[in-house]
Amino acid sequence: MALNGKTAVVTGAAMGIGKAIVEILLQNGAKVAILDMNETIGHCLVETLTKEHGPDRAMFLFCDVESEDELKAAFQKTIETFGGIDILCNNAGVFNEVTWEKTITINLMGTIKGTYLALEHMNKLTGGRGGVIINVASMAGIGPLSCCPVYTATKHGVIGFTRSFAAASVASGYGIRINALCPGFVQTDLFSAIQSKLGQFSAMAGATQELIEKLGVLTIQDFTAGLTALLLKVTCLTENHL
Ligand SMILES: NC(=O)c1ccc[n+]([C@@H]2O[C@H](COP(=O)([O-])OP(=O)(O)OC[C@H]3O[C@@H](n4cnc5c(N)ncnc54)[C@H](O)[C@@H]3O)[C@@H](O)[C@H]2O)c1
Ligand SMILES: CCCCC[C@H](O)/C=C/C=C\C=C\C=C\[C@@H](O)[C@@H](O)CCCC(=O)O
Repeated sequence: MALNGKTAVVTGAAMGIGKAIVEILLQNGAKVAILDMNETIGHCLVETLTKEHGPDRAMFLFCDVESEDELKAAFQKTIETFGGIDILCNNAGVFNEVTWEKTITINLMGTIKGTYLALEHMNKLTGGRGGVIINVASMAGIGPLSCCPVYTATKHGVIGFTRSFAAASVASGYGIRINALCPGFVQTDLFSAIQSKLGQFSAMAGATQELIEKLGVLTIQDFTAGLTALLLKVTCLTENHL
């Protein structure tokens, strides 16, 4: 299979979009480290995935992406267990305009911390073997959402950071390919909870609902089906692409 022999790390992977990405990676032969703060769901997911894909394919590691120490420990454990890291997916994210500072430290700073740790491990200029990084942004990183200025800012930031890092990687020869994924609305726990997370922008709920009705909401199954081909295209690049 296309990802045989590859090791991936996915943050925020116990449920939702991150879990969908894990399933695609496993189905295509990769070994996956599932990083999340939800231990109960995370360990239950690994039990399910192990029954489906066999032993030593999926591992849960507790990790809060706000913590550089926890990210470092999770990366190290992954390398010790699976022998290296070829793919990193910075997926962990929250939607909350009330606790907006955490939205920044998780969505944007967590993505930056993960990317910089991956650079340490993957960089061909410092003995690494290259790799692929996928940063989960959003359509809200392309155009503004009136109900969530800070969430919008974090996703615009993820895209800008990803594009700048990609340019640096090509110019420097890191051997790391990096892309931003920009989904529309997907039926997940994050999406289901937005009405209570708008804070001072709750007056924008109506405009948001109109947008949701205009764009539609993907089921996680449809999202997974649509993502599979794209994820394989991005992660299965031959050496001369990196
Ligand atoms: N659902 C959507 O409509 C949608 C659309 C575009 C982009 N996104 C983005 O996709 C990503 C995943 O969102 P989702 O909809 O699957 O959300 P979700 O809430 O269903 O899942 C998010 C996962 O991340 C974990 N998480 C949260 N904070 C964390 C932290 N500090 N450290 C580690 N793990 C943490 C949660 O425990 C959970 O398992 C987010 O970055 C989100 O912004 C979501
Ligand atoms: C309400 C947000 C919860 C889910 C966030 C997640 O990231 C999904 C985002 C999906 C779509 C975003 C679309 C953004 C569109 C903008 O370009 C702009 O056209 C919207 C203008 C209307 C408005 O209400 O601001």
